[in-house]
Amino acid sequence: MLLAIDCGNTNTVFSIWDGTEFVATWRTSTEWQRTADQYYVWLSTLMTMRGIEAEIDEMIVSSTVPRVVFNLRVLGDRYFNCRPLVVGKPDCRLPVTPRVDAGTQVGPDRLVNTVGAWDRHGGDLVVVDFGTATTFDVVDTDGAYVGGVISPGVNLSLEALHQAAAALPHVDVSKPEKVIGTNTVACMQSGIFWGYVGLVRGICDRIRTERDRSMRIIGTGGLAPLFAQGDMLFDDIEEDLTMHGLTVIHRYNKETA
Ligand SMILES: Nc1ncnc2c1ncn2[C@@H]1O[C@H](COP(=O)(O)OP(=O)(O)O)[C@@H](O)[C@H]1O
Ligand SMILES: CC(C)(COP(=O)(O)O)[C@@H](O)C(=O)NCCC(=O)O
Ligand SMILES: [K+]
Repeated sequence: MLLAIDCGNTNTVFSIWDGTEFVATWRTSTEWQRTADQYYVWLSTLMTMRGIEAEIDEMIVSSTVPRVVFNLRVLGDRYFNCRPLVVGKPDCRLPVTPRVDAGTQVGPDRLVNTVGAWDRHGGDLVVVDFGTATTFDVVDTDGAYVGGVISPGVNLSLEALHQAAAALPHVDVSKPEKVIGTNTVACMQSGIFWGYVGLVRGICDRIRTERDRSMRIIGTGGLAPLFAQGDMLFDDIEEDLTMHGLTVIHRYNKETA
C-alpha cells in the first residue's frame, strides 16, 4: 500500500491509500528534527490502535520544508523497504510542466493541488489553500500550474497582531456574529474573518478578470469550511485535495515508468 505524506510548514499529514480509498489519515506537527525512528513509532502505534494491518511498500512525499525530506527518505528505506517519490525532485514526473518564470521553485504543495484539482475538475481552476500561507494556484485548461498568489496565512496574521501589539491577546479564528466588534477579541476576529473573506473574493475576481474567463474556485485546507460560511467563495470544498493529488502523481509515475 501507498503511504502519502504532505508536509506543510505547520503540520504534516500521513495517509494510507489502498489503491481505491484512504484507509486512514493522521496529522502531526512539522518538525524537521524528527527522526525516521520517531515517525515509525508514532505511525505504527496509530496503525495498531486502529487495527490496520497495511503492508506499506510505496511512499510519496510533498514537502514545503526541504529539511524534513531526509528523515522521511530514511523512514522509507529503513522500515518500508522503498525509496519515496518526492514531488519537485527530478525523478518525480508531473503530468503537465508548470509554466512559470525560469528558476522558480514552485511549492510542491501547489503542484500537487494543481494535479489533484485537474484530475477531478479539468482545467480553468483556482485552488485556494488555507495553510501556513493562504495560496491561490491557477490551473490552465491543459492542467498546467501557471502561477498564482501567496498571502499570509490566517493564523499567521492573528499571531502577528498578537506579537506586535502589547494589548492584543492571542485569539482563535472564528466567524463573528457581527462585523462591528464591541470588545477587543470580537474586533480582531472580525478583522481576520471578514478581511480574509474580502481577500479571497477580491483576488479570485481579479484572477478571473485577468484571464478573462470564468473559473471554478476550489477551497482546501482546514479553514476552508469556516470561510465558506462568510460568502459564496468556493464552487467546491475538498479537504483531501492535496492527498488526492499525491495519489494521482504516484499513479502517473508508475504508469509512465
Ligand atoms: N480545522 C481547523 N480549524 C482551525 N484551525 C485549523 C484547522 N486546520 C488547520 N488549522 C490551522 O491552520 C493553520 C494551517 O494549518 P495547515 O493546513 O496544517 O498548514 P500547513 O499545511 O501549512 O502545515 C495552522 O495554524 C492550523 O493550526
Ligand atoms: C507558499 C508556501 C509557503 C505555502 O506553504 P504551506 O502554507 O502549505 O506550508 C509553499 O508553497 C512554498 O514554500 N512555496 C514556494 C514558493 C512558490 O510556491 O512560488
Ligand atoms: K498547504
